[in-house]
Amino acid sequence: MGTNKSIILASGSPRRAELLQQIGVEFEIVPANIDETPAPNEQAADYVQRMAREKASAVAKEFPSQVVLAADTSVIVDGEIWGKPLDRQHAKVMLAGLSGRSHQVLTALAVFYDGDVALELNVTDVSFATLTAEQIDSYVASGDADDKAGAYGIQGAAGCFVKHLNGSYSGVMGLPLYETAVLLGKAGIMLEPANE
Ligand SMILES: Cc1cn([C@H]2C[C@H](O)[C@@H](COP(=O)(O)OP(=O)(O)OP(=O)(O)O)O2)c(=O)[nH]c1=O
Repeated sequence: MGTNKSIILASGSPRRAELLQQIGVEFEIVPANIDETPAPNEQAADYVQRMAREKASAVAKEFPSQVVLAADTSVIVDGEIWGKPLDRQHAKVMLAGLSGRSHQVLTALAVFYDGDVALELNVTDVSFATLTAEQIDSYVASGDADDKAGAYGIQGAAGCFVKHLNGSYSGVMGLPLYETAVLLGKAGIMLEPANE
């Protein structure tokens, strides 16, 4: 697949870049730096959409004539918003909290184009196996939990913690590809079959 125009990915996440590349979109990376603190009593879906919109908006201000895409991923447990772990001890607490039960992963997308903004939200239910303390300790020691919402990356060793998923694998990884194509289509970026 290929596109007719290059966009800006307002993200420092290597996973998002990898996923966008997977569907043949041409892009440049300009990470956004925003305050990611949830507002008091902010609902999870509102929070991730606000974050995605603020990331895209911050970069769109610098590049007003470009199409700018941003995303935000949070893990939701009983309505609580879990972002990235603060440290490795926190990562262990998070994984113990996910063990043997299901949670939701919310990824919001925002695209700024022609002075307009469009949003999409992906909600995926993920069911975790019961994890032993040894599994949690060795996974956290590997460093893979450090920079990921909910302290796990489905695309790495934690893939074997996931018993069942209902929704979008790419959404859990940080960039739901179906919704990305829908949004880019709204912004006039059509995904085309590659002619290589
Ligand atoms: C749940 C889960 C999250 N993640 C990652 C995706 C995101 O990079 C990260 C969630 O943090 P985000 O705050 O959404 O994104 P980010 O800070 O990494 O990047 P940016 O704001 O610049 O776009 O967790 C995985 O890679 N795999 C998973 O299974």
